[in-house]
Amino acid sequence: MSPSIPFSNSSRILIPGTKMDALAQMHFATIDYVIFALLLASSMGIGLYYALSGGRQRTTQEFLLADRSMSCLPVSLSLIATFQSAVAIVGVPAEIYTHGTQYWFIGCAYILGLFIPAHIFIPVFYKLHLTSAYQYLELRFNKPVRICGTVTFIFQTVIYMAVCVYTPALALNAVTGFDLWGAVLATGLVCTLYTTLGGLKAVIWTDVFQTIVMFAGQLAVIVVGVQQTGGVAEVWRKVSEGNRISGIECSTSLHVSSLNPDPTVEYTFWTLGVGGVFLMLSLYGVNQAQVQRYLSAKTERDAIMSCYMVFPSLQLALALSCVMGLVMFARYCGEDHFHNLGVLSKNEMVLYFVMDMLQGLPGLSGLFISCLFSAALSTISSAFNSLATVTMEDLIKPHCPSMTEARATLLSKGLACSYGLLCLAMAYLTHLMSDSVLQTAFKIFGMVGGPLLGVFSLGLFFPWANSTGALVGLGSGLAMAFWVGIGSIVTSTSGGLAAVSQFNCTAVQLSGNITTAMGTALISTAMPTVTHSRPMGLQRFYSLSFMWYSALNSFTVVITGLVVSFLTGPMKAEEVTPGTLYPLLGNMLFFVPDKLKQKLCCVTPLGHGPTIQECPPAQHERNGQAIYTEEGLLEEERQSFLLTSHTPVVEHETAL
Ligand SMILES: O=C(O)CCCC[C@@H]1SC[C@@H]2NC(=O)N[C@@H]21
Ligand code: NA
Repeated sequence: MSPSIPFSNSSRILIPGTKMDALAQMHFATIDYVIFALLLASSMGIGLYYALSGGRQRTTQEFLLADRSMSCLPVSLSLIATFQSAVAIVGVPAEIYTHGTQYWFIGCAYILGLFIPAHIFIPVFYKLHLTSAYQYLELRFNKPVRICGTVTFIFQTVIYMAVCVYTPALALNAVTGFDLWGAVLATGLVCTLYTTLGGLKAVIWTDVFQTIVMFAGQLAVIVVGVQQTGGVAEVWRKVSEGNRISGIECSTSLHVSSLNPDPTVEYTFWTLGVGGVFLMLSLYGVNQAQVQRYLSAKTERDAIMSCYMVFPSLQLALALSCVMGLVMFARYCGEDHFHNLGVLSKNEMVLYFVMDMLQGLPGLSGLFISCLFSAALSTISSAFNSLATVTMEDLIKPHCPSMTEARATLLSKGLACSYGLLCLAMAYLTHLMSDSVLQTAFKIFGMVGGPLLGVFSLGLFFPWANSTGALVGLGSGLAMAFWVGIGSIVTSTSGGLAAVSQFNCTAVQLSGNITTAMGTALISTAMPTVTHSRPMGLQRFYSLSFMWYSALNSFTVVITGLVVSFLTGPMKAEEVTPGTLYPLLGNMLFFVPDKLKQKLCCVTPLGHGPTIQECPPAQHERNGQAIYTEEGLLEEERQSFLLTSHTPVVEHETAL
């Protein structure tokens, strides 16, 4: 079997006269550039529209929270767009191509991954009338916990943003010679502009537009791909023969059974269906970008509905990416279309497939490129806006309470702009990354999003947790995350590029050196099949699937946080700010009579600021108890409660 010729992202090794070489010479038709330019122009147009209409972005309420006036449909599409970036568009089909449809099991995680945010996180955050999710941490614990949460979020988002900017540009450059830094600059500048000009309203409405372009682009590729591969039946025959359809039990040479309980196997029903729930909670439950969208809804009901409406759209997005991977497999296997392609990194394979298929159809290539950049733009714009929000709300406003609204808004715009430029700089660094971008994104979410999920869960579900416990817990969660994350990179046990041979199209173990026309190229070996020599001890810990990082790190925070809280004097229920607890035990023991429940101290006695679920929204009592209206905790009641309970007062952008 003649070995295939690898080419890496930076130095492409093309064999003259081969398919790849021909493709790299292929340029876009004018219509393709026009469609791509239209995408950028319409995004800019939406940004300008919201800069010049409504309140003209003159207050932070409007710039950061869209005046809390959004309805559930745009919020829901914006929620999808925020965490459906080019990483998913490029990474998921490559995943399906090399491993089969295991990854599709992540769809099972969407059920609890959206139900819990809709019934636990949103009601608490919405009633507290927050602007930044990290205000919750100060209300529940203290200012240092809030600052640590904010800084952790900023760190996570800046890195994730860089991956999202670089992915489409890198893939495009590798396959079509499209100018890499031209694409990064175009994306980054357009995005920075419309986010800085139009605020959250512009970000949400461009997300709506870009989500539609995203779905259209993927659908077009699937339709053309199926048609060019000989129809649905033909595609199905090829993918079944190539055993890319992973059922529950099948275990082949290509992949292990989906029910394999081994936590070191990257994708199984357990790592995706269960580990994926924690990943979803860290994104759709406590991530500022999503929480800000819930808070921008005009009523709590709209916020909850928007979360529910994410479910079908997310399943559609997942299905489109997975089907695209299957069509890609059917297109290239058995028909030896793949000869001379060489070993593509996972990040470039999809672009090669799309450009190869669409090259005869001008306009569709432009549509797919627009789909790719829509995915990137909608994620990056959400990141800029949420970074500006938390920096303003958590790091600046508390130190300049007398800042005027105009200055605060101007500063927020300046922050959005500077985060945009920072992200371009960061994008340059990400070209060093070797993993598949999908794995990189999951590792970022697991290593940083997991501990944040842990500290919020510690606050919401455990009344005894105190600030020291929260701080030490967050620190231990991050330490655990970096220990296992760095360990896995150093021992390079988990993940890694899958080498795809061009003959029998099954991902195989390729290793050793080969000599190409330009010297010796080392083929990166490959896919993490079931390792026969099972790693032991620390090696086994480092080879934990990154899909478990969110669960591992959030549990580390909760357990450490509780131990430290009990050691340093647990909080009493009456000391906790009303509205910051979710009576998890109380609601799970719904069948236990109230008297007994209060003895179990799993719900705070009504005498001390009822927790969120016991208090009907319209209750109005002024006997010093917290008072809830439709909007949530009344400002003066909350301030007076905080003052009497010696909890620092949380700045609030406007009195209710
Ligand atoms: O697409 C990205 O930018 C990151 C990879 C996907 C992130 C998670 S996975 C579960 C959920 N489904 C999505 O489409 N995005 C999020
Ligand atoms: Na996106």
